[in-house]
Amino acid sequence: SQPLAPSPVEAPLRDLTWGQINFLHTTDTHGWHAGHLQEPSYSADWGDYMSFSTRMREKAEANGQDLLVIDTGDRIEGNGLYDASDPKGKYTFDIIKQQHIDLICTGNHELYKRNSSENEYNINVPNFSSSYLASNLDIMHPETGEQIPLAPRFKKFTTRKQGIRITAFGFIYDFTGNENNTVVQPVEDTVKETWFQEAIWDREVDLFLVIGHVPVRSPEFLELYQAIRKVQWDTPIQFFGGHTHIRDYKKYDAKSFALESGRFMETIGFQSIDGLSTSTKTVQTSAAPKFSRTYIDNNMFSFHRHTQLNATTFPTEHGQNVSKEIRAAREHLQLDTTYGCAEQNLWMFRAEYPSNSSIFTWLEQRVLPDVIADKNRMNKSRLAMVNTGGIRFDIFKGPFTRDSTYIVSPFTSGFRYVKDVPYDKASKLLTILNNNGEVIQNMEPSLQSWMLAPVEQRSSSAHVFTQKVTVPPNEDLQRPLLSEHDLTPGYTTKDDAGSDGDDTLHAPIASYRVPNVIQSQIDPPLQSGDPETIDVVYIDFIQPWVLLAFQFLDLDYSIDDTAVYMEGETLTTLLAKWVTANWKDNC
Ligand SMILES: Nc1ccn([C@@H]2O[C@H](COP(=O)(O)O)[C@@H](O)[C@H]2O)c(=O)n1
Repeated sequence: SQPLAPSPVEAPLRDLTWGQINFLHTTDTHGWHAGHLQEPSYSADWGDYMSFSTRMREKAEANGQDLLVIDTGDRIEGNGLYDASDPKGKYTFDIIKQQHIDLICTGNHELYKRNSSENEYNINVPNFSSSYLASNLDIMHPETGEQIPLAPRFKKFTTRKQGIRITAFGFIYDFTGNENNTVVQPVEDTVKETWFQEAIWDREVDLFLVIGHVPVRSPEFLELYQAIRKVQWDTPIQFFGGHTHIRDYKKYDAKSFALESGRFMETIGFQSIDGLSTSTKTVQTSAAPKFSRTYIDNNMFSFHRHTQLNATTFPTEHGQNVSKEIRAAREHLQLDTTYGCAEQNLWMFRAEYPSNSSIFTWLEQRVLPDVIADKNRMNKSRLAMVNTGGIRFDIFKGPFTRDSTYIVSPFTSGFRYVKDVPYDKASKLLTILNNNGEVIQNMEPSLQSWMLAPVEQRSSSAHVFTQKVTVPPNEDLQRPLLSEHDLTPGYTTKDDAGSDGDDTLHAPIASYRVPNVIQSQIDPPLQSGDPETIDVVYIDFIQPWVLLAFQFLDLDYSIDDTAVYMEGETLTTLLAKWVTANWKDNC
């Protein structure tokens, strides 16, 4: 763990169920490879995870079983370790590559920008040359411009210990927000490709593995399940998904399951399968194999317990060296530099919006009114709009560091504006953007307005947010565990296999829905009453939605009517300035 990381709190744990084949799964790590420095439950770093996977493999192999390590993308954007360096990712590629990963694929964040997809092609694909899969993803070759697969489409291999014959694919959901140097082929088209049909018609397969940056309850995974089941009525299929940042497990049928392992290095997904046929042994088709999943909290207490090792016997030299490498990178990037101190926790989902504990209320009422002001438009009223999905994490009471700015707001999006919009129309924009998208998506189906909100509460994963729990937001995450009945707050997952999936028994945490977009109206000092016209200022990610909403209001604005507002500033830079100006004296 990193020197500033809090020690995990002892907690009651559920044991793992091991099988013939076992998997460790990460997804949506978003640069959190140093672990969480303010939350004991998730305080292990990538080096610790390397030791864990090594020890788990040793344990499996000692019993004649196999263990595979999987990562399903979105490794970038969301933490200073990736975002604070110039170029971005200067340190993380080398850190990530030190883990032995058996199967790996791309997420949407690796595709938003040309340079990040080219980094995948030039750095990560060679680093993971025998494990990177890109079943429905092409890239324009950085030098020749030729459209080529980012990595091999699929892979067939036999496991070392059990001799299980596996055919594996690596998908991304039908993402459309990518820069034009990559091409995502919709899954429904990919399943018709000859190479895919030939791969799934192969009878010498004991297990199909579909890894993907794809939610487990998505049309894309359903499509893949149906395509494989159509020709292989009986062969077990295991999916590993991602993207929606939740813990989830879906049962497709008795021989087919899908695991999604959360986000931000909070969760190491564990999956096992027992009772598979192998190259040397055939099992009765009537006997369904046993599938078991556990969501492991990413901390040393869990790691020691599951490996039955201790602080002396657990770490590997390689893992410890990577922890040191992470520490050195954090020091170079000065990620612990404190800009100010928060006097209370500010939550994304754990507090109702609007409320004093909501990070969105804080932004709307405190931050945006202070920071959204272009020197050339100071005397104009403005509506400042930010999508809630652009905010990625809570703020904890205590130091707000350089790292925190990227953790809360990692994106490089700046602000744009349309000037002098009639106020009576501009004041209706927010309702249109927040009305669950009916208006917008009827006008342009690729621009669903829920895309503006955090992925955690997307429709496919909304069941998490219907769990209305009446515990108050926990103000002290680091209190010691007093007894077995005094559980720490954390994940209490319910999925298709029940409510025993989390390795650690936790007290539940409340989750409240948030709007797609928040807004502040900022008037010049001497203005009274509503202005006749107003500048509509918005974070640039939401421009396509704002222009559509204008159309709905019969305002015929196009990109040509928009311009940069506050040249050179992003929400990230503005946040750092606001915290320095307002919270410096709290420390
Ligand atoms: N520049 C950006 C990029 C993304 N977002 C928000 O994040 C969502 C995607 O999140 P995942 O981590 O699950 O891929 C996207 O839909 C936006 O809400 C953003 O605000 N600005």
